[in-house]
Amino acid sequence: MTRSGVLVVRHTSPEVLAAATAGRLLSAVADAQAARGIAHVSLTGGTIGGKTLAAVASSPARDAVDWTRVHLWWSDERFLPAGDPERNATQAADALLDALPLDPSTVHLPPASDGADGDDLDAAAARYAAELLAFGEGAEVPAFDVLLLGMGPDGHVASLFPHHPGLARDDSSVVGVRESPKPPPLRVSFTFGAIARARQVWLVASGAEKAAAVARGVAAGDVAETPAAGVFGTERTLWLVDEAAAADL
Ligand SMILES: O=C(O)[C@H](O)[C@@H](O)[C@H](O)[C@H](O)COP(=O)(O)O
Repeated sequence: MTRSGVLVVRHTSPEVLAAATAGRLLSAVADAQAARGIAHVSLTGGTIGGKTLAAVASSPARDAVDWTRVHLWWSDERFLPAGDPERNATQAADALLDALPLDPSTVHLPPASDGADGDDLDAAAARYAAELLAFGEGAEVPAFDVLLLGMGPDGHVASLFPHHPGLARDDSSVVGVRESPKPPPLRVSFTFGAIARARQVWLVASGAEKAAAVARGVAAGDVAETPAAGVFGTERTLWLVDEAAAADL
């Protein structure tokens, strides 16, 4: 795996981290649109991911972006019925998306457990992989301009958990994950291969309980132990952390 342009940026508090990440995201999307007309952004679930989206919602700079030309994806999703409050997409809608003038055809919601494939997790994962392929311009997935990732205290990113069978899968861009250690147990997740297509990968981590995993991830240690150690963008990889999460660096 190539390590390209890895940088750690520390912020003084979770609030500053969320606000700065929101500002950075708006600039990166505006830059992508200036260069290529459209932007592909992959969102994340989790606490700091949600705070970042809320900070985008309240930023005056949010109008710097043409939201009708932003493709939104999710690197992982909880396999629950559409609209379930535990779904990452539902939380993103509440925090930000409902307030934006989005074109529904560019909001690529991950499959829900009451969708076209019913509760067939593997079919749902394959459906999302097919949608990514359709926008990949010859590759399996789009070259995401920004792919945001929260990280668990165990070092998981998306729904790629330490020592979990989903980690080793490289036969598809999206996998169905069973027996997730973090509830709910069923999820769909990008694989490492899908994440590696992103131009920029941003890992966002807040709080002392993340400090040990941040240190292992930044050191690019054992990926099976710390999945966050194995994600890189083709152009840039940013670790965006608050002081508490940076404590072991
Ligand atoms: O579905 C999920 O649970 C998330 O996608 C997951 O990967 C999350 O981003 C991390 O667990 C960090 O979450 P916190 O910021 O809440 O710790």
